[in-house]
Amino acid sequence: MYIKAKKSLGQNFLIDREVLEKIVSITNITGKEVLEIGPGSGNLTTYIMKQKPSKLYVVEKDDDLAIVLKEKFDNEIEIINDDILKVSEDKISNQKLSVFGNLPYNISTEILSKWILNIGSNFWFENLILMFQKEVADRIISKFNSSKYGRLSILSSWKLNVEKIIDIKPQSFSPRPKIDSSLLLFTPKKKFFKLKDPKNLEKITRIFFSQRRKMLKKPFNQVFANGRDVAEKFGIDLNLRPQNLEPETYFKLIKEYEDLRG
Ligand SMILES: C[S@@+](CC[C@H](N)C(=O)[O-])C[C@H]1O[C@@H](n2cnc3c(N)ncnc32)[C@H](O)[C@@H]1O
Repeated sequence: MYIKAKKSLGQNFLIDREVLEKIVSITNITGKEVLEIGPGSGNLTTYIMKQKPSKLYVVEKDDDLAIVLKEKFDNEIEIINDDILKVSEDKISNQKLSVFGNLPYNISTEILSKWILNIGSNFWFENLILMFQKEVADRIISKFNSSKYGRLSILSSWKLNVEKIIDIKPQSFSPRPKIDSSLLLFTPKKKFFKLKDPKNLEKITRIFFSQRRKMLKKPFNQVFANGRDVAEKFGIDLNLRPQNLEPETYFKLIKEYEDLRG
């Protein structure tokens, strides 16, 4: 069946066999429950099935592709024809899932942020293998003191270990996207900083990084009534810039913000 890719849904289908094989060999999924997001016409789905997972759930928003998948895989997989942003990820299964996602670039960071902010102390997944625009992946994995370091790196490193697996060229897809992609592997951290409300992490990092070239003095005074005292307590030089503080320091500052607000 001929499938016309819909630009609005970011449909670039992976056609590179080597890359498809690589993706399913990153973790052992044999006998495990797997979730694939944005399966499209089922290219990666076929490779996942070859590994014999105990169950495969797929979430595909496109009604036409959901029909294609039903014809191709019938009852071998469970098709959830919905928008992943509307699905309660932790209700899909009561087992921990291995997740694969090759989502449109414009929603991949939104979904990652949503998942991290929603995780309580119980992770609903064993690992996430997600594709991003290379430039976004580089921001996620960047370390402090680098120009790419920012909110996404801090948020991801709060609860997850992140590792780049491969960069993928446009010619591995059909139709070809204009940009390079990267595949990242995320695994849950056993220990992470406890915060009262994850929204404060979003709020504080937004304040700091919306003025990333400014010295820390400015955001400190915006966040704290006594910015200078807080900086002194944590031994922070207010002449530094937001990119010079490591994630752990941000978590401590957010906790201080929460404690001061009671
Ligand atoms: C980049 S394509 C990847 C397709 C397939 N995984 C492959 O590699 O050949 C993105 C897929 O995500 C689907 N999609 C787009 N937005 C979605 C959403 N909000 N929820 C679920 N699926 C979505 C698209 O219809 C498309 O099938």
